[in-house]
Amino acid sequence: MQTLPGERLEVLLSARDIQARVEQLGRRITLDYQDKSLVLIGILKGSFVFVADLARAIDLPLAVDFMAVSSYGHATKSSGVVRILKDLDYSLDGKHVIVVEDIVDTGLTLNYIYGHVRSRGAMSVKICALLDKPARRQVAVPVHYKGFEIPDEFVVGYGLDVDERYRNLSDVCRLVRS
Ligand SMILES: O=P(O)(O)OC[C@H]1O[C@H](OP(=O)(O)OP(=O)(O)O)[C@H](O)[C@@H]1O
Ligand code: HPA
Ligand SMILES: [Mg+2]
Repeated sequence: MQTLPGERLEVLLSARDIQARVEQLGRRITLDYQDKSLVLIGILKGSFVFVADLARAIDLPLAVDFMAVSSYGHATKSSGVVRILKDLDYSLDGKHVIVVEDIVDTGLTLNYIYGHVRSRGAMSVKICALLDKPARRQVAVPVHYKGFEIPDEFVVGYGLDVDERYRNLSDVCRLVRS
């Protein structure tokens, strides 16, 4: 993909590896949520690609909802302040919820969302994250379904952005700045 001057992309996880892992996660979740009323809650914007693929890898009559939050804004560092830009559309009473994230980095975003969703009356709340960057964790959050652990590098693609760019890459790439 074309980049801005001074930016380079190096593939960290190929589209093929990602698809294979998403299929595995989908099969696991299908087995774990038999006979349960499942709602996937995608955290916008970064999770939009992952939710689309994961939802289709789960063979259950699930519902999908979204929350929009932002903590990174234009930066490559979390501001530490999580703002809700869009809340849930539906009640979670009697539902089993999986919060779907593209990445857990400091953990600040998911820590906030996990508390928020758990206060909304769901029967259970689990977390599914495609990427986990444990080296940068500031608060502990449980990741019940995990795609890949990645090193401490800023990544883009498969929904992840820098300053809104590169979400449409099929691979997950390191962003290298010169
Ligand atoms: O673990 P953390 O350090 O909190 O980082 C993870 C969060 O940061 C990114 O969101 P961002 O704020 O960039 O919003 P976006 O999804 O709209 O890009 C990402 O999508 C996660 O939601
Ligand atoms: O590595 C990252 N890339 C894009 N967005 C992010 N938000 C937290 N970590 C990252
Ligand atoms: Mg972002």
